[in-house]
Amino acid sequence: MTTGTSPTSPTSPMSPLPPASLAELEQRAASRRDRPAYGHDALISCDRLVRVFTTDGVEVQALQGLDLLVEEGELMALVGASGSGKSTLMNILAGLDEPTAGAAKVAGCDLLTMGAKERLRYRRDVVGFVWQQTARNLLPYLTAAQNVALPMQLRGRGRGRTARADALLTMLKVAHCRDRRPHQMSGGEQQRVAIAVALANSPSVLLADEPTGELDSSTAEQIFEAFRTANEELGTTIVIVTHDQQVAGEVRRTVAIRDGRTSSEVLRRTEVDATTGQESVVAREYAMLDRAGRLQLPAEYVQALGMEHRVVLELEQDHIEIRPDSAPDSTPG
Ligand SMILES: Nc1ncnc2c1ncn2[C@@H]1O[C@H](COP(=O)(O)OP(=O)(O)OP(=O)(O)O)[C@@H](O)[C@H]1O
Repeated sequence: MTTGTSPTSPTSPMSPLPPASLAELEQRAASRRDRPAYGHDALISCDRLVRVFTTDGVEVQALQGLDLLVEEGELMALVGASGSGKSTLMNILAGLDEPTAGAAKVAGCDLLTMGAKERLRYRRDVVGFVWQQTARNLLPYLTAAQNVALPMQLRGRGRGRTARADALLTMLKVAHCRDRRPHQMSGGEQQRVAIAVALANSPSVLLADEPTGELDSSTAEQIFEAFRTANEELGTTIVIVTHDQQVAGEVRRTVAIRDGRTSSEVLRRTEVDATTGQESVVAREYAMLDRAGRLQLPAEYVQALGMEHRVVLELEQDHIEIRPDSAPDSTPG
């Protein structure tokens, strides 16, 4: 990258800094030490997460230094093109896969250093999971109530299992399916029962990978409603991977993943018109600036201006300008 301002300009990011005194350096180091760690107050924190798969000697970098923070109590969506790394991230957060490098913590559990025993406890108590394939979420020979009671049984919970299973099925509006086996329920009912199963042991986080992928849009709406109920009534933090624009449009925060990194984020806020008092939801898209200062420009912006290889950056009073490099020798090599 080049900067458009002169190297000696005081506003240039490339300008040489005056040498710091030893006292200044010590002070800077001390203030860095005292600063809270990245994501210290987040429930989920992924810090420069890397996952490399090697198949037949060929390396695929599914996650390439992904940063993500999710606060306790959030209901958020993850979107991205096929192959962008969403499922890889979800599998790591679910404790089913291990990252190659970086750091990932969920509810205080370090996903890189967990031993086999801790991992088992993590999967049973800390996270709940809902898969896309309705058949993968439930045991076919158990009724809905038995499916929901099973995780509690495996955890050793004695009394109160049936009452909790009934309460969850009622909350998610599938109490009528209590004594039915999965093949006696619709796809939407199966997914709502699957959410009850995932919530059985009161997990801190509920992860769902394309939970509405096999359903029509009105059924998908009911499933989303069930997630919202779980989030509002139980306070469970929920992360949903989805292709469904309808689902993505209903959460406060949608994070997009591109090429194994978080690239942009849409935040929706309710705003009240000062004159009419009318409420409306305003959505705004932000690009993500990672901890190393890297920014992914939207592909359509880059293509529209024919940007390639390098761009000109200029630091202005309150913004940074990015322009195509128009110098004649701009193409390397
Ligand atoms: N077990 C694996 N072995 C080798 N490569 C893998 C493996 N799992 C994922 N990948 C590769 O990692 C990249 C990210 O895959 P991932 O499944 O995470 O993407 P995704 O965003 O979930 O895609 P989709 O929406 O199609 O499910 C892809 O290039 C994929 O081929």
